[in-house]
This record gives sequence, C-alpha cells and structure tokens, in this order.
Amino acid sequence: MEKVQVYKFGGASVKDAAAILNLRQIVETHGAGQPLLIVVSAMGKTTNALEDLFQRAYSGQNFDIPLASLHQYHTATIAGLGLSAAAQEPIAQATGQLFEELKQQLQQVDVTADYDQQYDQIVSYGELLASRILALALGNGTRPVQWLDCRTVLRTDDNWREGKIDWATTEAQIQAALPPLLAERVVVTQGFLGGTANGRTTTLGREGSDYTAAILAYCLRAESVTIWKDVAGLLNADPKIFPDTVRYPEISYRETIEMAYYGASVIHPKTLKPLADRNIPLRVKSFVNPEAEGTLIHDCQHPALAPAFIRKTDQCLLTFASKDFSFISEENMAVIFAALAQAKLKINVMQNSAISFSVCIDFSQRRVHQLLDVLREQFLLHYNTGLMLFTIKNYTPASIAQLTEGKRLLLEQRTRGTFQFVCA
Ligand SMILES: Nc1ncnc2c1ncn2[C@@H]1O[C@H](COP(=O)(O)OP(=O)(O)O)[C@@H](O)[C@H]1O
Ligand SMILES: N[C@@H](CC(=O)OP(=O)(O)O)C(=O)O
Repeated sequence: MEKVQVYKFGGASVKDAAAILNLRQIVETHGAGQPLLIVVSAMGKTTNALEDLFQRAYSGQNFDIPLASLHQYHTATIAGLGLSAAAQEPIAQATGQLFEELKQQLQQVDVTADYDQQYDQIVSYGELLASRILALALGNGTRPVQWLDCRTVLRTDDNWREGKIDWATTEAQIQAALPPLLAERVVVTQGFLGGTANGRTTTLGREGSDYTAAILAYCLRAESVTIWKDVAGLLNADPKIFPDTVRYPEISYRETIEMAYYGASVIHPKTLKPLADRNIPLRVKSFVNPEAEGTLIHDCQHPALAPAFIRKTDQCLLTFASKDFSFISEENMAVIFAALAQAKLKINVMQNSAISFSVCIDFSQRRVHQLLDVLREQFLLHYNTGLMLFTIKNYTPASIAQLTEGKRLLLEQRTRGTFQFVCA
C-alpha cells in the first residue's frame, strides 16, 4: 500500500458547520491522491462541557439543561452542513442515540465507584460525536469515507484518564485492520480515546488527540502527520498571550518535545516520541490559511532559535519541610515522589534546600488533598495556588529581563538552555 498521510483536526477546527465545511475543502485539495487517515477531537469546547456534566452528576446536581444545550449544539452543526434530509437522517439518529447513552451514563454515576473510570466513560462522547459528524460531512465529498471506532484498535491499560498504550497489541491490531480500509476509503477516527482489554473506554490525557495521531502514524509507518491549527505553525510563543511572535519554519523533534513539555499547548508533549522513533515528519499547518508553509518538525540541525516563551497557569507551589530539622534526604524524597505518583500529580519544576523540598505542579484540589493526607504526618506542608510558571527556552539576558520585569518570583531556576520561574 502507498504510504499513509495522517491528518489531525482539533476542537477549534470542527467547532461549527462552517469550520467543518472548510475542512472538507482542505481534505479535497491537500489530502487527495494518497491514503488518508483523519483523527478528530471533540467539537469546540465539548470536552470541557462533558467534564462539567460529569462533575454535576457526581455532586448530585441536575444536568438536564447543559446536556440539552450540548445536544442542541451538535444538532445545529449537523443542520448547518447543507446536506439533504436523507443524508442528515442517519447521523441525526446516531447523534440522538449517543446522547441517550450519555444521559443514561450520567444517571448511573456513582460516588462510591472509581471517579476516574467514570470520567473516561462520559468525557469520551465528545470524540464519538465529532467523528460521526465529520465522517458524514466528508462522505458527501468526492472520496468514500469509513468511520472507525479507535477503541477497537488502540489498546491501553486501565490507567484511567491517562491510559498507557499497549504498543504490541495496538500495532498488531492497527496493522490488521487499517490497511485494507485505507486502500479504499478515507478513514475518520477519534483522537484522545483508547480501549482496555475488557472493552472499557479510556482517555489519553487532556488534549491527547495529537498523541493519537502519532500512535496511529507510528503503527502504520505513515509518511507524515499534519496537525491543522488556528495558528500559522509552531510559534516562539502563544500569540494569545505574547505579542510579536515568530514562526519556526523548521525545528527538530528535540526542541519541540521540550517546548511541549514545558507547556506550549499547541502540541501534546507525548506526540513527538513515536514520530521521532520512526522518523515521521510532523507538520503544523493553519486551517485558516492552508496554502501557507506552516512548520516542519523533523530530524534536522538548525542554527540557534529565537527564544521561546511558555506560560502555564493554575499552578500550585507545594513545599515539604522536615518536622525535626533533619535534611531532605533521598529517602524523604522517595516518599514524596511515591505519594505524588500515587495522586497522579506531575512535577513541572522542583527545587530543594537543606530542610525543605518544593515542587510546582498543575493544581487539582482533589489530588492535592489526597497527597496532603498521605504526607501530613511526616512533613510540614505549605502550598500556594493560582500561580503561573514561565519558561524561556534558549534564553538571552534581554529575554529574561523582559519577562521578569515587575514580577515577584517565588521560585527561579536556570540551566544551560532554559530559564524558569514561578510567580503570582
Ligand atoms: N508555541 C505556540 N505556537 C503556536 N500556538 C501556540 C503555542 N503555544 C500555545 N499555542 C496555542 O495553541 C492553540 C492551538 O492549540 P489548541 O487550541 O489545543 O488546538 P486544537 O484544539 O485544534 O488541538 C493556538 O491557538 C495558540 O493559542
Ligand atoms: N477533546 C480532548 C482531546 C483533544 O486533543 O482536544 P484538542 O485537539 O481540541 O486539543 C480535549 O479537549 O482534551
């Protein structure tokens, strides 16, 4: 079979009927002449809306109105696609059925059962809906389209909300199922989702659809992956936060993985490894201006890059101090790390002094309280929330001065290539 192209369309690119019709144009002009696999995320902010519905169900609140408004949003999108009544009918039915199932799942939410497992079963509906709708919209174009339930091929363990890929099973299943489909049709599947051996749904972590595209590309030894975004490519900063950004026309996997890890939310950090392992180029292109060059991420050498600025919000700075003036030893740190891993809290920055150890993490009240319950006996604990973590990659003295001006730094750290600080 000819090599496959993988396209990933995120929430912004399918946020309404006009956006979906624009994608159809992109698929017809740019995706022609080669096998094409499309990975799609939930429409617009649907995943946030599903998180909210789950939270309401879990805390015993009524969810009828937000559920009806989410249903209405999807129905209006289908209606806006300009399809004949006969073409719309099956998808309107499939959507209605998915909303009926979702309602039942919400009604069955049980506070005594595993929170994260139930979260995955509910939050996954966004991608199931979007992929059905996109398949319908594309099926009305020039190439036949096949919808695929990616949970049947992308096997994970039951680490809910961050399913770990079973690579051997996933690769075997993808190799068996996809090439015959791709030889005949454009295949549309969901990002963000996986399935356990028992057929339960898992999710791969928020914004994980980029990672799905990379997993599928790896298993198919694809020619390339293109993620279509609302920006001109990979920029040296988020243009919604920083003025005067510049685009990187070409950048290495290594530089990109670090930017993504530090919080450049344009690419999910797990996306780069599977692609680098099989030397598959990643393109970041604009769905607003699809003819423009975008960014090519691949195995390359380049001269020093313009400093990259990254901001992570909703950070928590947690400090553990020994109660008896004993030093923060490797043994103490092992206890802290184990408790962090158990609470599924990831360290963004850490620093130790003689008798205290500080970590900066993404704040989750439920998880931080779980952590404090475990460590309170052994350590004095202190934490601040609502903080920001800034990172400058490839910093210069001028870039540090520019970013730190007027800010009160609570923690600061510098390596050869990276400068980071936490502030209010
Ligand atoms: N370094 C960066 N370069 C470009 N965009 C960035 C960068 N850092 C953050 N962004 C933000 O990422 C957004 C695109 O990612 P996202 O909203 O997650 O898209 P999608 O929902 O399509 O996956 C941009 O609109 C931009 O605000
Ligand atoms: N819909 C999921 C997965 C995802 O990747 O979305 P997006 O591609 O829109 O960032 C989320 O919002 O987390």
